[in-house]
Amino acid sequence: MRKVEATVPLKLTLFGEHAIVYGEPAIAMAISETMKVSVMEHHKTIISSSSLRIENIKVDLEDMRVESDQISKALSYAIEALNYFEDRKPAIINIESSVDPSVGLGTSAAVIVGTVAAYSKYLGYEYSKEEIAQISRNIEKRVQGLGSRMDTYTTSLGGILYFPRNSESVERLSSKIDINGGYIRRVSTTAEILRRVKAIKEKGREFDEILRIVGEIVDDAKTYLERDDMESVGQLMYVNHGLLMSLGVTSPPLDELVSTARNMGLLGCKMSGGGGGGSVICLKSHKAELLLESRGFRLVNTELNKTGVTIKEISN
Ligand SMILES: Nc1ncnc2c1ncn2[C@@H]1O[C@H](COP(=O)(O)OP(=O)(O)O)[C@@H](O)[C@H]1O
Ligand SMILES: C[C@@](O)(CCOP(=O)(O)O)CC(=O)O
Ligand SMILES: [Mg+2]
Repeated sequence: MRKVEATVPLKLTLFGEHAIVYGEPAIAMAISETMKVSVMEHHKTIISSSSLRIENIKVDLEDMRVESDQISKALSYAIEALNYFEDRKPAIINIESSVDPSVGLGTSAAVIVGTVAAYSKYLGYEYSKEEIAQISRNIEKRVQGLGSRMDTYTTSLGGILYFPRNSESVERLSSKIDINGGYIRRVSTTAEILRRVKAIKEKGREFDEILRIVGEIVDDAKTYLERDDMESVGQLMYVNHGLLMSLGVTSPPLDELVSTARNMGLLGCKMSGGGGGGSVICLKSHKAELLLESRGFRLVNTELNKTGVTIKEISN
């Protein structure tokens, strides 16, 4: 019985979320919190997922058939990844995630990257990580209608990555940055938040100026990260969070935590990812860890992952 398993790192957005969608630069980091996608030989195609939550369901008790318009939406990233392949073969696709879906950690990208990586190997292809990143980026953009290459490239390639403005290239950074990070659940998905930002941006030019300033912060942060000047990195994290707040993509619990961190003299904290709740990252310290826990944030393993997606064939 052939089985292929892909392990995909999740990600933190150090700087530039949302701005990158409009051509500005960004910096992201793959972490040791991972998602596993396995593909196993079967006579028909079944997708199973450990951490998805579905509301408003209707169950036909005679044959226990579940009906919910949310199921196809929730599985849309995995389904679109399978549909990329024209020569599909039936299989069980199992998705295991150690974190909740939709919390700013790049689970949408990881589902696609993991499914493309494992299913392509199952079909006999040998894709490079760059090819997996490129295929996955196009799939995520197709599912969401909006979005950048940041999450799919970071979860495919691993490391700390700088995404230059108005470009499709990516540059590896070396830095000793150390992070405490955690998340609280949120109600909106990143796709919904992206649509809201786009609608507001189209109403007035103020947002263009804010996004441009975020781009300048990202470039300054790149210099400070490479110099390991964490005091300056931390200051820019607070400024980036303030600009995200002005875009309306943060939430009161995130803003309260970040402002409390600043008042406590922590070096730096900011929202990470799509926002609306979800993840916050702080430069590592015992106080940062205690503050995140005190506010009910679920801590994640933010140790740097340098390898990106890994694939193994398990034939039993
Ligand atoms: N374990 C999972 N199994 C299947 N799909 C998942 C899983 N985790 C996330 N997803 C998909 O990704 C979507 C969340 O994407 P998004 O809002 O961008 O969150 P994130 O910030 O984690 O990337 C979910 O609504 C679901 O469609
Ligand atoms: C808001 C954005 O910059 C990052 C989204 O991160 P996440 O899906 O919430 O983990 C969108 C994008 O870059 O595609
Ligand atoms: Mg996402």
